[in-house]
Amino acid sequence: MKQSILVVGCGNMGSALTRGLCLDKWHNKYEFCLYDKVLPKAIQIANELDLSYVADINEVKSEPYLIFLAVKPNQIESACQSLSQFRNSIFVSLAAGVNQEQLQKYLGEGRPIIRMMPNLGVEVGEGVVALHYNSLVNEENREDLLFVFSSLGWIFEAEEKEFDQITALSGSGPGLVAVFLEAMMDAGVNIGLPWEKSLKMVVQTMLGTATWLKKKNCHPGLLKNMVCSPGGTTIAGIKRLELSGFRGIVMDGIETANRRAKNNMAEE
Ligand SMILES: NC(=O)C1=CN([C@@H]2O[C@H](COP(=O)(O)OP(=O)(O)OC[C@H]3O[C@@H](n4cnc5c(N)ncnc54)[C@H](O)[C@@H]3O)[C@@H](O)[C@H]2O)C=CC1
Ligand SMILES: O=C(O)[C@@H]1CCC=N1
Repeated sequence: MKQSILVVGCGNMGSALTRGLCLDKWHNKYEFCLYDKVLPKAIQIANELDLSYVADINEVKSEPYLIFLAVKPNQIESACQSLSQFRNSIFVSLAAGVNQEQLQKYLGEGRPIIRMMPNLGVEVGEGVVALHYNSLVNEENREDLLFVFSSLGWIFEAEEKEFDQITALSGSGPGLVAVFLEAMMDAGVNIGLPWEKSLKMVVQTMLGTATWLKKKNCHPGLLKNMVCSPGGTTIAGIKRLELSGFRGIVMDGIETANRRAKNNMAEE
């Protein structure tokens, strides 16, 4: 019989993660089972990917190999309580700002727990995924899971104390980048381009820039210098951004997200 993977919470991240894993056909090796307390959400993803779902957690008969906890931080305690019957599963929590100690308290002693901080890129195999294992996840399982998780994008182990920073920079990152892209698209419309064409140009520009930087593995300042002709259009545009404090605003945005990650449970 196939081992199973239970996904608890089929919202934005639970569904992105499931789609990302299925893109690499992990549903051929593992039996996926989806659960959301709002049943239509589980049904929708299950139908889309041809997976199973349960309407009630008690319908899960055999102990899952892996349980993803993809619920909001303020929902995680009650979600954990509803899973107390699974004593041998490996739990993977995606919740921002919820640490290993809290997870152990909610799940009970003796559970192998992985804290994961993914981002939306996992849906297309281009995510950033930080992992922290507690001591009960054994070496064999770690090796197996690295193989599975690597389908999601760039995966790396991180210390727990880094998680709030990772949450702010790469976890929230796609949201901030999307705002920048939308502003670029609006800028195109403002100078006379139709939004569809503007958006296509902007997305491809972002993709090309990110791919260039990744491939060359160099500092973005070097790319910027290559695009800026002396006295040309690019440096004129950059000067205007700098006069408005563009870098400071971006840095402030990430710092604020970092602060929020530290108090995520308290303020929800
Ligand atoms: N959205 C994102 O880009 C990222 C989210 N995360 C983390 O992932 C987690 C989920 O976030 P989202 O998917 O954005 O939230 P969401 O609100 O879209 O999804 C949460 C889902 O969990 C369900 N749910 C709540 N309590 C439940 C329970 N006890 N049993 C079963 N289902 C339950 C809700 O009905 C909802 O569908 C959060 O903890 C968040 O911090 C981490 C990185 C990025
Ligand atoms: O906004 C949030 O709280 C979650 C965590 C990182 C991205 N989304």
